[in-house]
Amino acid sequence: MNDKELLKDYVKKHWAAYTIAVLLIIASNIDQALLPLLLGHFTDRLQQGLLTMQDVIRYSLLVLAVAVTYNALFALGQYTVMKLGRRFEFFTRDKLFGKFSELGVQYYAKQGNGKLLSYVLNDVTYVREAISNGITQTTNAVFLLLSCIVMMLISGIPPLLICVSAGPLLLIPFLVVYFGPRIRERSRRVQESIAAMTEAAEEQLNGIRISKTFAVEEIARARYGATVDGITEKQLKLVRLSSLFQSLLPFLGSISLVISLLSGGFMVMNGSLTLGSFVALTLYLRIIGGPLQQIGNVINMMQRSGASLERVNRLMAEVPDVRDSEKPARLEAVHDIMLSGLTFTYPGSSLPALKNLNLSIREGQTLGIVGKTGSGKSTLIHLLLRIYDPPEGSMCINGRDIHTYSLDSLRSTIAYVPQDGFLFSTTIRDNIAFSDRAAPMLLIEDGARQAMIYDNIIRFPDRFDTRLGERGVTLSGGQRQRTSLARGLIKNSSLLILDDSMSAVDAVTEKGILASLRSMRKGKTTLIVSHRISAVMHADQIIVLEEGQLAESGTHPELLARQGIYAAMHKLQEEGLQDAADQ
Ligand SMILES: Nc1ncnc2c1ncn2[C@@H]1O[C@H](COP(=O)(O)OP(=O)(O)OP(=O)(O)O)[C@@H](O)[C@H]1O
Repeated sequence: MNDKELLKDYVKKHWAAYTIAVLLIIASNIDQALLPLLLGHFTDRLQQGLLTMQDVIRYSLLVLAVAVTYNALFALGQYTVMKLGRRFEFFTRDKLFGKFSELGVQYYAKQGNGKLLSYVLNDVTYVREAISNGITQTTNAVFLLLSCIVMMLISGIPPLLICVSAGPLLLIPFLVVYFGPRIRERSRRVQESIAAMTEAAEEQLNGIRISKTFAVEEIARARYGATVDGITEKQLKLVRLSSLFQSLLPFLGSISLVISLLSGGFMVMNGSLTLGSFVALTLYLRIIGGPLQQIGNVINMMQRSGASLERVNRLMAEVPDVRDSEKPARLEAVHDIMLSGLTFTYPGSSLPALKNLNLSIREGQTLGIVGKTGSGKSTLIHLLLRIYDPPEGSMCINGRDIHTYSLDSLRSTIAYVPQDGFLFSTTIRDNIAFSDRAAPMLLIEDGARQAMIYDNIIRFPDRFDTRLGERGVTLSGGQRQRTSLARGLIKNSSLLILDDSMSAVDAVTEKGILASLRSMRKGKTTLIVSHRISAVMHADQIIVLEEGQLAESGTHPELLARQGIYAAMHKLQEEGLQDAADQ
């Protein structure tokens, strides 16, 4: 998508409504420009002593009618444009949110949440303002100016007098060329510092517990304060420049009024201009002051929204790192998984996280994956979910390259329970039924029982309808993990992946969960990543990763007999348990 396409698409789709709105505003401008003409006529007839009482009433009613129609037409035009603007805002935010879900983790790692939020909040608002107020004010300004010039000519004001009076207006384009890019640059800096502040605020709020426990609130406050100071300074710079620019425009209007007074007044005195035409001229020049001011506003607005539109369009044009192939197949169930010479290096990293991994996982098997921290366990899982893309041909599901399946079907078929399963600020029920909001209550309760969180939940006052998060209850680390585990279990998927998902659960509860997993997962494939031998010892096959390589594989007894890394890990953990029991 190239620059400005987002807006172009929208305007193209709603061109009829926009045309009607612009026509309404043009009609209101022509209507408004009739006022000085009427008053000019009135003055001339008054001066000539031709006015009767009835004429005065007729003129008053005419002025009233012009004012009422002007207001009605303008209000209708403005309402239509504003409504379209609000719809644009909704449409764009919706598109942006769609884009956010499409983009990969790599993009988020680079961008930061504050920046992305500022796209949705500030940038979209600036563009909306430009297309709503921009269209109303530009149409208003241009057509009011044109109508006034035409009416001035109709009123019998000599063209030379109009040219002389309107002369100072010719300076406007020069002012715009000078101020425009400068305002745009300063506005960009303000936008960037607002994004930095949002990011800092978000980080401080997310890390508030840590700040408190380390008693470093002052440091946190100072760090946030520094980002706010930056904004004020940059905003003031922007305000100074745009105020100077906006004040110069009406100043030029005033100069043109002075010129018209000098030359027009002289012409009335020597009889070459009627008093009515002179009155009309001064009134027209007063009216013109408004559109001039609007031109200033529109330019400022366009500068601001131009930068915003550029940013939004750039984001919309981002191509996700991981995406579907041309004609992706639907993955219905995972039968077997095959890794052949899988080597993977994270983008920007020099060392591979996985090296020449060969592995076959049969349907119904439980595979335990252990290894020291940083050995590549989570990387392997991320590749299976295509959070990062594995090299072509290195990873097959049901005999087909993983890239041939649609991302949606791959991720919805696999049940994945990460270590830090995020819980949303909604009810426990909605959190568990995350992948299927219509899941029956019995299934949700069953999942909670298997994850051994059921007893905790029913002790909450609203049981499964208890709200979590900011306005609800706070779960302990272990309760959070088990709720997230229940979310994975109710999918009853052909492939369940537990990525260190019981690390915060005590040993007794873990044992219970594993026992229920063994009975409910019969015939289905389960991958258990863990630091604890106790979590994988019953697996059909266990692999040990060491610096991204497959160091050992076998069953628990086989690996113990090998006296290798696994056996050493087992010994260490047994000793740890023994020490804990002795204390
Ligand atoms: N997004 C990333 N970008 C670059 N390198 C990464 C990224 N994620 C992980 N790594 C690196 O890849 C290697 C393997 O990491 P991985 O998270 O797979 O290890 P792990 O075995 O799951 O560790 P842990 O048990 O601590 O979760 C590590 O050296 C890590 O620093």
